[in-house]
Amino acid sequence: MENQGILWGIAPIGWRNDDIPEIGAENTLQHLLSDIVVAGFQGTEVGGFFPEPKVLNKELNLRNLKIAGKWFSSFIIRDGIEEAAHEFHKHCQYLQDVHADVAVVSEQTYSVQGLEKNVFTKKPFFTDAEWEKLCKGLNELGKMAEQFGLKLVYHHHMGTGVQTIAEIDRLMEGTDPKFVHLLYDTGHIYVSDGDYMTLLNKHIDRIKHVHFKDARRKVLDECKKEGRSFLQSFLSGMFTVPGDGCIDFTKPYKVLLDHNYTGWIVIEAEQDPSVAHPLEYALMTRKYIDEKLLIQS
Ligand SMILES: O=C1C[C@@H](O)[C@H](O)[C@@H](O)C1=O
Ligand SMILES: [Co+2]
Repeated sequence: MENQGILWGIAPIGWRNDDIPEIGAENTLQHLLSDIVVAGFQGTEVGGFFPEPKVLNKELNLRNLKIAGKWFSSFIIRDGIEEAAHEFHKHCQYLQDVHADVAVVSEQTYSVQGLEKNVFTKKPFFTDAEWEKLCKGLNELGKMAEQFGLKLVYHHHMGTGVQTIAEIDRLMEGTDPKFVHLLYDTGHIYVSDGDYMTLLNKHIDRIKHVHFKDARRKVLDECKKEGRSFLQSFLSGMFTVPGDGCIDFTKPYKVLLDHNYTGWIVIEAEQDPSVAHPLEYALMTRKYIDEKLLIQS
């Protein structure tokens, strides 16, 4: 039985990927949205190739789909708070126009996410002064998001300065809980720290958005051994949809239910769409959700 407070979405990243725009370029917006309906999800996040709000809203309304949010790469440390706020204002306006709930923010200063560098050993680390600037800036952006009726949810991410549990702890301690919330991404924390429950249990009260991403242990070990970049790693199949990898989603889902989590759980699994058929994987994970998770609700 579906839990009424939880909305289930699936991200466009299985069809097209903003980090490598060439892959899946044949998948149009209409194709993606119709696949999402076929697979039984209620919405999605905005991909880089999505059109202006008026065009997008029409396609969404035709299919009774909603937008959860959209990724924002912040450069608070590199460019300063004022410049970041200027960019974020435009982002919030777009999100308000498409009736979204959250603004997904990830600080990309010094990030190796899109570079050809070993993502397992070459992540950046911020200095004390940089942490201070980042936290102050996020509080400002979070206040702005509130004014647009949105929640700023911070996305911890492989290859960035906010990747490990210790770094997420520091970010949570340094920011105002009224304005800065947390996005819990199972795949990123598992690949980073080898564990996905500690983060959830520790910061459940700050978590306002969830990405359910699975990982293939064997491929992950191989990527680490080979020293692959983030992009090479996901192209080799490090990530997959829930039900197909090594994460047991019944555990985080139970914690979310026990804490009366309300909001989105977005399935998100970047893979090469020419290898992993996006609709096939969306249907596979839908079956897993129905048979292993919703049974708990
Ligand atoms: O939420 C996400 C958005 C993507 O752009 C990112 O690279 C991916 O790994 C992710 O988790
Ligand atoms: Co994510």
